[in-house]
Amino acid sequence: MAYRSIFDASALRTEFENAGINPQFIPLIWKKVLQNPNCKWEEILSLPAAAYSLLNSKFVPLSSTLHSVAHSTDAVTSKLLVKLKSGAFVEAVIMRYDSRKGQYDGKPRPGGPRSTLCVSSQVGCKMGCKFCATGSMGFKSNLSTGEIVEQLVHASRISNIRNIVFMGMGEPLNNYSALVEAIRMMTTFPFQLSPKKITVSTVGIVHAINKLHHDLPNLNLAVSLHAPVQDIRCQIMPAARAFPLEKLMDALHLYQKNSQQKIFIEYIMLDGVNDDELQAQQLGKLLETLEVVVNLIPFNPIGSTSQFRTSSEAKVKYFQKVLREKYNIRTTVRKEMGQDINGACGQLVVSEQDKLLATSTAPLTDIEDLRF
Ligand SMILES: C[S@@+](CC[C@H](N)C(=O)[O-])C[C@H]1O[C@@H](n2cnc3c(N)ncnc32)[C@H](O)[C@@H]1O
Ligand code: SF4
Repeated sequence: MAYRSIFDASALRTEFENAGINPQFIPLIWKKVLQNPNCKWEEILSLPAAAYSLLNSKFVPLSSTLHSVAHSTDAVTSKLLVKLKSGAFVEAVIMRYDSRKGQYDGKPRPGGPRSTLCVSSQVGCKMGCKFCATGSMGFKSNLSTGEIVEQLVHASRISNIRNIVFMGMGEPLNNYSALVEAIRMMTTFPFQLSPKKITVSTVGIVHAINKLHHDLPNLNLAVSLHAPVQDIRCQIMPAARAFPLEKLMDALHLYQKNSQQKIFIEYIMLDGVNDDELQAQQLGKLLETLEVVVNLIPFNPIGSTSQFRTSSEAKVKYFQKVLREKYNIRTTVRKEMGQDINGACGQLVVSEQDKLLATSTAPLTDIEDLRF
């Protein structure tokens, strides 16, 4: 029989209830696994006897393994290659910051620098955005709740994770129930991350945005808008046909009315596609009545054959100036990290070559060597 991850919370809870075991023991088990993912169930003292036989017959501490880790040359970014029990691989990326200095400078700090973990929600993605490496893989499968949470467990052994962004492989709102359950776990014992430190990024799945605030209050919502008008959006993001801009904007207004939270707007700057003054003006008008922070993202190349190039620095600056000065919209320009290990936004794709390189160059033997 297939063993399940201990972090597949609802399966575990149901099994406990069916066996008449008090579910209050569950967080204790998670805590132990977080401390030692290789633990034997018998090492967790004071569980009822029935719990040990249930755990031994149906659950494993972790269903995935940390296959390899690649570090950027500046030690700021690490890319984790995680092998799922199906044999498929996903990637997660750690980005280190130091709150006193902004970006991490690579020097050791007591307690380690605060880190953000970029997690994957699917193997591949069916939305097919033309600028995204994951989109080029097509959809392979959804991650389970346990497989999402386990990325945090693996990363926590390497770094002090304080923030989570769902900006890895996949469209999180296309895997809604696993996403909701995973975030609920991440925000309770033993992880206890603040929901305000968790950001879900979506291409704009309207029906899911409409229920998100109800299911996960206080979360940060980031929307990959990338164009201020429907026809450009459709050209670069096929999903825009199913979720038209007008309906998306209605959903964002409703979300903001209910949540009273600002929304993060992601906008990749693509040379000659969406980066002219006209589009800056259109974007300013579109967002004028929402409270947003716009994040202009330099396009990360996804191979030599890409049809896109990133906008010039001058164009990005001018775009930012229009949004700031004419429309009074807070606008930042993202500093990309981890490009030398293909760990930047939109660059995650697991190829056969990645798997081979990972096995031959960086086998994971001693986790302590990796801790920052
Ligand atoms: C990979 S997606 C995952 C989350 C979700 N599916 C989404 O589209 O928002 C995370 C972010 O990366 C951006 N992205 C994708 N490909 C990119 C690229 N080549 N360069 C820069 N950003 C990219 C996406 O548009 C999105 O804002
Ligand atoms: S940008 Fe997001 S939605 Fe689009 S293909 Fe990539 S992962 Fe999927």
